[in-house]
Amino acid sequence: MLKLLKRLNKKEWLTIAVSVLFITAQVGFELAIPGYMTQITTALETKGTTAATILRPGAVMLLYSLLSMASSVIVGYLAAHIAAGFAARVRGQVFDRVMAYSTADINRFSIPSLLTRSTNDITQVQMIIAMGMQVLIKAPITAVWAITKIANKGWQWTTATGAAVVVLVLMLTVILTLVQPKFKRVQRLTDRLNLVTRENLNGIRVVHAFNAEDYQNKKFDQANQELTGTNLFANRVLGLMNPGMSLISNGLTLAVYAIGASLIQAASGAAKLTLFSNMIVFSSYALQVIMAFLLLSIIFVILPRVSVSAGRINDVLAVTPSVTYPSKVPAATEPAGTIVFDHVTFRFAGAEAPAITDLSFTAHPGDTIAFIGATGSGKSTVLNLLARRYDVTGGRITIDGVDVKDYPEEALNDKFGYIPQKAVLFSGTIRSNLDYGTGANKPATLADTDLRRALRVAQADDFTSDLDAPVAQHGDNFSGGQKQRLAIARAVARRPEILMFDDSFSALDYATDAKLRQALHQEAKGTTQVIVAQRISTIMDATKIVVLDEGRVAGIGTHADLLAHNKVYQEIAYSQLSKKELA
Ligand SMILES: Nc1ncnc2c1ncn2[C@@H]1O[C@H](COP(=O)(O)OP(=O)(O)OP(=O)(O)O)[C@@H](O)[C@H]1O
Repeated sequence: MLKLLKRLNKKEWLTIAVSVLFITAQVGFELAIPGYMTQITTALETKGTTAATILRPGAVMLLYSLLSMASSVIVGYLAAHIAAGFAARVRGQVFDRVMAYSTADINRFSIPSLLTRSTNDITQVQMIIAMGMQVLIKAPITAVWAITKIANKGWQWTTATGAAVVVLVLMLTVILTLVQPKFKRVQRLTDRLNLVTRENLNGIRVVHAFNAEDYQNKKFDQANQELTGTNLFANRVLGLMNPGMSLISNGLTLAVYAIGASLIQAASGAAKLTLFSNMIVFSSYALQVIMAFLLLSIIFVILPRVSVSAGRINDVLAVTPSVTYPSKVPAATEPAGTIVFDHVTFRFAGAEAPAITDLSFTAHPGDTIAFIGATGSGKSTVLNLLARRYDVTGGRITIDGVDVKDYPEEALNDKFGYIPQKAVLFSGTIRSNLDYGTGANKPATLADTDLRRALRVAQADDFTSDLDAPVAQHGDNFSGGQKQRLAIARAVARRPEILMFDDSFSALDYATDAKLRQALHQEAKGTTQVIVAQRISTIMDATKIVVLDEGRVAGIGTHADLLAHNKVYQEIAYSQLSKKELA
């Protein structure tokens, strides 16, 4: 928690200092009130007292109450201001840091956990700052101040108050010991509930199609029940706190009056009156002490939970992205669009075997280099390595003669037009989806003619007559093939050096697939194309085909070479097309 609070800026520390002044004033006003109560009680017991005598201390009491209330309102306002501002800033920092994460860093936390951390966890911290400022500072000031006020009013009463505090501390210790470990679990279970809910909503169509509602409900129920059970336990135990506190404070009041009664009985004359007013004052201050401990205890109940949250936020902020980028744009030493994989090996963190082993190939500008192989053979991984979503564990990848590790992030991404396996569209319009982001060869705003050209190449012009037609979230108002063609158009519109197709043609019918490749061949002549595909027909015309088998190269060559000499390629080819079609 303290580590996170180091992120408070100077202005916020200054505001906290001002709040401490107001809190001290508030406590001072509150603690001055019982003194005037003594004056009133003494006056009431004194013969000849008029209403005017009582009115003055009464008016001061009222004024102090109002001043105390005003201080409290000001502190509340300042606390809310700091808490909300700080939370917004930390949320921004978490967002920025996560944006800088590599894919491997994101996998370390999981997306649902990152979501909980940047929402729920930050809200917890915000709450404790808002409350803590009012309580954590106020309670010790009140307790110490009130104790000094009652210290010399009678040892019997002081002993009773001390005993009440001991009982209170014991009660709080037991409660906190029981509750603390549960709070850690609550955060983990909230992550889990998030994960199950997200998975369920993302796959809702499959859930319905397979009549799997009961199965999903059970999964959700289990996560929900676990969270509810843990929360219930913690809150039931916490529920003991209020009655416990009432018992202690009422018991103390009773003890103060009982002790007072016996002392007054034993005293004589004017001493009776002094004892009586001391008793009234003492019971007010003693209650203030108990209340201060109560307020502190509330913070101590919340603190463990919030420190878990603060730890989780710190974990996100502490990660140095595993892929870091230099800031200087290097000079190319080869023509734009040249790709070299030089004995590249890559192993996922924690994986037993490498996903890619000793892969070497060269692609020249305008080449089409294709990857084919069984599922899981490492085709998508090659694209991820090229785009530096992961760093190679052996060998080197260069683009235009420069190691991918030597490019600044934007400069590297500007080289690519990437079409993922599953098309990703954003809510907006066709135009906003095509004219997306920046690119080395992309103007800030694409003209309609550029957009139309990209749509024509991507064979998407038949369903996009209106460039400002809406696109729903995830592009859900388009078919799978239409979405894929829009994603291709978006990449083409950037006029990149390198186009990367990650199995992007599989959602298209054979005829559209062929027309699209033909259009690409004509319109993107100088562009290097890297294609991952399942269908032989998609890659037959490639300059070079790399056949992958469990991450290793099983063959490299043209379609004709591989068909003549490569067993793995032959197997794939003959399983898809006839000898006549393949010729
Ligand atoms: N994030 C990851 N963590 C660990 N292993 C992974 C991860 N992603 C992929 N792998 C493993 O790496 C290997 C290669 O995966 P990759 O996605 O590159 O295969 P692919 O050839 O593109 O498969 P497909 O044709 O099914 O898309 C697989 O064995 C897969 O299990």
